Amino acid sequence: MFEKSDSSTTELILTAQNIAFVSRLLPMSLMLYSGQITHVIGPNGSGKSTVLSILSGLFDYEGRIKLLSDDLADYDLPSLAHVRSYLSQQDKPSFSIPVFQYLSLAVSALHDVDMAQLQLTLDEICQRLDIQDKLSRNIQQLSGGEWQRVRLAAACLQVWPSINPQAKLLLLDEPAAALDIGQEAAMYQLVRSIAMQGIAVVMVNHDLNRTLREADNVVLLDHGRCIACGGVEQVMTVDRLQAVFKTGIHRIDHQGFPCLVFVD
Ligand SMILES: Nc1ncnc2c1ncn2[C@@H]1O[C@H](COP(=O)(O)OP(=O)(O)OP(=O)(O)O)[C@@H](O)[C@H]1O
Repeated sequence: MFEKSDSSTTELILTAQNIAFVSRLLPMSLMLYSGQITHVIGPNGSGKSTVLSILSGLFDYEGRIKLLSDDLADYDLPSLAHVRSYLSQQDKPSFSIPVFQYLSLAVSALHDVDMAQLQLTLDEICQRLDIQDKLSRNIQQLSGGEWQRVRLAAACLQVWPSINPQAKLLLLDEPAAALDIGQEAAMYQLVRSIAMQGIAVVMVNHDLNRTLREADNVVLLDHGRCIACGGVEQVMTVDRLQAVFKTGIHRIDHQGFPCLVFVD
């Protein structure tokens, strides 16, 4: 379980108790608070995407999840779309539409959207992710990294508080996949910015150095089992990471920041 932060405005968003999925995830529990960024880390096949898909409310699971004051299983799809957005790991869809139309789908379930505010938010997100010049391009004509940024823009738009005041939770499965290092940095800044507006963020991540720097809380999985969860320093000890990832790791300080060096 995670510790609540000191902020008096921190709100409990989600409580998961003994969530599990047959042969993929053993029972584990976690709590998510507004404004906090939780990274889910672990080797390939350890259950990271399974956790995110369970939290999305789109898949069956064992255990109990309370989202705000209601059971996650009691939400219908339109209500879920107001409260959380979910960037899954996926390839391009088979349909063919321009980027601006794809982005408009992200807010299609929202009611009474202020169009002027929507335009401002769209401009800001597109500028941050450098996709302003892609809006009229067909989604089938984007590179892998461009498509990932468009999908990320859609996920953030759906839960951007100024256009969706009910938004609480952003779930991102490997948002850095296919991004170059500059775009990756922009993605982390965007994620921090949305968290600072009160959204609880959960993201699957493979870059342990980014997790060390960017996460407030960490869930470490191995073979479907939650090995540890809590604050970054508490979870990401060198001994534990070496045992789970089965590779040599040194921790050094670089200009005052901790840094993991992989030595095998
Ligand atoms: N659709 C599926 N049907 C059956 N087993 C699955 C399915 N999807 C994943 N699994 C299995 O469930 C386990 C957890 O998979 P999951 O995708 O959650 O892992 P992950 O940690 O996200 O992996 P990666 O880092 O490779 O993306 C793995 O053993 C995987 O083989």
